[in-house]
Amino acid sequence: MDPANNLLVIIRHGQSETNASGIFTGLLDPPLTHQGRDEALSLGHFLLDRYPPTSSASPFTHAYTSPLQRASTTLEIILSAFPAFARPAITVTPALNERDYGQLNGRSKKEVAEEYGAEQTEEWRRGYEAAPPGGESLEMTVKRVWRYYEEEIRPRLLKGERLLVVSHGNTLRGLVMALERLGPDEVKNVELGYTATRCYSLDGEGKVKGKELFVVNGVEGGWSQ
Ligand SMILES: O=C(O)[C@H](O)COP(=O)(O)O
Repeated sequence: MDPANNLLVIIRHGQSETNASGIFTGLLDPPLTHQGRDEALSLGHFLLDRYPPTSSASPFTHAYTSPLQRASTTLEIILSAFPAFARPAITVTPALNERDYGQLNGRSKKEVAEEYGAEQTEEWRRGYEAAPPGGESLEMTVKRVWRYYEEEIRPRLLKGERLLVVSHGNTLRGLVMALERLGPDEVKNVELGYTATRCYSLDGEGKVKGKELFVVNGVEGGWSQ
C-alpha cells in the first residue's frame, strides 16, 4: 500500500509493567517496560522506513493517543525515530483509553480465572456483551471509540489526511470490529500483540478499501495471542 492520502495506521502500545505481570490493566497507568520501549522504537524505525518523510511533507498529518502513558509514551518513542519536521500534531483523548476492566483493574488474570472460572474470565476478556463487574463490555467500548472515530477521525480522513492512532488492545479491537464490519464471533479471534500495527486506506466515502498487517517485533502482522 502506498503512503497515499486517506491513510489510517492503528497501533497497540508496547508492553507495560502490569502487562508483563499478568495483571488486568484497563484504566491503570503503568509505564512501559524496557521491552515495551524497545518495541516502540523498532516500530518507529519500521514506520520511518515504510513511510519516509519527504523534504516537503510529513508522512503523518495528525496523531491520536490516550492519556495513559503506555500509549502516549509509545507514540512519543515512535515519533523520536522521525526527524523533527515530520512530527505531526498530537491529540490526547480519553475516548481512546483502554476498556475499563472495573473491579478487575489491578487484579491478577490467573487469580481471577481461579476465582470465577476460566470460561467466565474469557467471556469478560473476549466476549462482546459481557461486562466485567463495574467495567465496560467490548460493546460499550466499541460505541465509545466509534463515536470518537466518526466525530473526530473520519472527517480528517475524508479530507485526505494520513493519521496515526496509538491506543490499547480492546479499544483497537473495537475499532477493527467497526472498520472491518466484523461480528461478535469474529472479533473474539482478533488478538493484538504489543505494538500490533494495522494500516487501512479509505476511499472518498470513508469505506475501507485496503488493509495491511505489518510484521514488526517478530510477531506476524503484529497480532498475537
Ligand atoms: O488491560 C489489559 O489488561 C490489557 O491491555 C488487555 O487485556 P486483555 O488481553 O485481557 O484484554
